[in-house]
Amino acid sequence: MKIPFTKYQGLGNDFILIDNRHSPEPLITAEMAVAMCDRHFGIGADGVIFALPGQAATDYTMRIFNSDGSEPEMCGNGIRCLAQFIARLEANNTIGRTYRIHTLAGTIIPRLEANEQVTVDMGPPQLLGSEIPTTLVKGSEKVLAVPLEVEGKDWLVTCVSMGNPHCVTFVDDLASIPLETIGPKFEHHPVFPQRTNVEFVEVVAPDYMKMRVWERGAGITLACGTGACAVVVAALLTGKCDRRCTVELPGGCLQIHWSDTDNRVYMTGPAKAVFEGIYLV
Ligand SMILES: N[C@@H](CCC[C@H](N)C(=O)O)C(=O)O
Repeated sequence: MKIPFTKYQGLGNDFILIDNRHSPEPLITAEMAVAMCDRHFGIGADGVIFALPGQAATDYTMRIFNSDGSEPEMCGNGIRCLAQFIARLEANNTIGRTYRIHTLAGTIIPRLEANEQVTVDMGPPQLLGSEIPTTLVKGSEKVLAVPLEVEGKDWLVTCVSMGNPHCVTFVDDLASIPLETIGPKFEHHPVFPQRTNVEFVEVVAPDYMKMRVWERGAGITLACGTGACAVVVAALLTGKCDRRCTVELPGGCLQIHWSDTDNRVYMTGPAKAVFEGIYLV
């Protein structure tokens, strides 16, 4: 079996994009996605993304497998890559073009900008315990600076769902966080029944934050778009930042705006094709 693909990256969060427009089912299984994502024995990526036919009055459907084979609801950097991929497949990259994309987190709308930038209407954040989901608080309560014990220490966490779960912790010294060891402890903590993405954040100024991320199903990555959105929501809710904020990740910066007029979060950042190839199964 030969599988044509295009490799994309958004701030170093990298994905294998597959043209799946002919079928509503992904061309490959979760197990094959794990093999393709392997950085030594495969193509190497943080996930595999499929451009499927639209449903429920959308133009396309996005599905994604993390590098461990699990299927998340949404991916912020990935949907910017998908928008560029669709523009390439349709041979139409008109600036200002929007696509309605069906995802497991609802309809998400990316818009092509100049210079390989994409702005995405990421929808409203979800804040209740039952929506994250987490058992840290009652289902009808928000999780704002709630203590969570990990490795013998109480961390004050704020949880936000951008369709997928995020657990955000503000720290004084980002560089000192042992992400590799504590990231998985947060991800698999029993209070998160569907596991969680984990963000550590240092507030530099009300309009500038630095973050590092441990992703559910992928581990340490260079960037996480849904994570950057969740961080701005968490920071605003706890009085730490403005509605418009630059979020600096190891792979570069995202511009995030949580609008007070429509309660939706808007994310702008780059997405770039890197190479094309054929994967041999
Ligand atoms: N890197 C992504 C998020 C991908 C999904 C995540 N690992 C999960 O399981 O929720 C992003 O840019 O948002």
